[in-house]
Amino acid sequence: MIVDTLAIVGPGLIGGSFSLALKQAGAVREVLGVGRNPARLTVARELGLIDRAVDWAEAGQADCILLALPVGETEAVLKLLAPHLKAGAIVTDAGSTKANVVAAARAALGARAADFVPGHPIAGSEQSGPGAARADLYQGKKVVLTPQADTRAAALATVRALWEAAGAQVEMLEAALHDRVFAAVSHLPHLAAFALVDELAQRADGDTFFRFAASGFRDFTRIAGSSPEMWRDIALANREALLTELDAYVAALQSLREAVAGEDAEALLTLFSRARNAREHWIETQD
Ligand SMILES: NC(=O)c1ccc[n+]([C@@H]2O[C@H](COP(=O)([O-])OP(=O)(O)OC[C@H]3O[C@@H](n4cnc5c(N)ncnc54)[C@H](O)[C@@H]3O)[C@@H](O)[C@H]2O)c1
Ligand SMILES: O=C(O)C(=O)C[C@]1(C(=O)O)C=C[C@@H](O)C=C1
Repeated sequence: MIVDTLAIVGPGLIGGSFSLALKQAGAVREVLGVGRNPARLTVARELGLIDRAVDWAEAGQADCILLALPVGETEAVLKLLAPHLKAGAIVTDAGSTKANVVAAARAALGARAADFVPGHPIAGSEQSGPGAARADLYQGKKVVLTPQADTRAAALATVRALWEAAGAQVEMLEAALHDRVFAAVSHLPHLAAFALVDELAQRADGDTFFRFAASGFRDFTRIAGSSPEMWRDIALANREALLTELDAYVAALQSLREAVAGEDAEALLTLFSRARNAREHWIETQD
């Protein structure tokens, strides 16, 4: 047993999967759930993601509290929790952006921010809600923690142990670097997929195009099935890094456009070959 009681704020895909994995590993005795949607909390209890739905006061008495809700909600939720936090309680999160979450923890928790361990599991899917939770979601996947200079060592060690019990490999990154990296490899691809699907859907004759779209379109746009609320918050929270990546991608598309317009077969072949090699290398080096 790593912690006796764990409270999950927002037991959906990410929080629910954390709970299932820890229960399966025998790492936690009781899981409490807090949320804004009572019907979803009932589903979370029926699916065994949480043992009981509780209020903020009771959640604050848990040994560890995981925030697993859209990143834009972090500060407001921590402010609701702060007056109830018992001595020694550890707070952590699973948000896809880290600098804004660190700032929110400082603003809402004051000195207790030392008990906050910022985290991000690099695992998920386009599905959301309690019904999408799976005990094996984190098996063999990375989790990035972005501890601050004043993060309590014991809190960091406990959160690391919990993720490892859930099957994940823990890595540390500085929060700003985390946000730059994920702007490029996660946030930009989601925006590109949302943009492509929406652009086609807005056409008067869009149905004709969707009717013939096949596996290439399906693979490229799977992530456009993701939670709009979650991605609105990520785009706003990681605005600066995302703007840099959008500019780089637009420039890359622009040079591809020029190669197509100028019938520059050599440039197209060079770029496609380079990209294919890079992707093959990435796939081979995936652990
Ligand atoms: N989906 C992914 O692939 C993925 C991967 C890694 C990290 N994340 C991050 O994990 C977090 C949760 O994502 P998810 O996919 O589990 O979403 P989800 O929609 O499955 O679950 C989020 C839950 O939070 C609840 N919620 C929303 N606002 C709330 C509030 N103010 N108070 C209490 N509960 C509230 C919702 O009712 C919902 O049940 C997000 O920050 C997301 O960026 C997601
Ligand atoms: O597989 C997916 O559907 C995901 O979107 C997972 C994904 C990703 O971009 O890889 C999405 C957001 C997260 O913060 C972490 C993982």
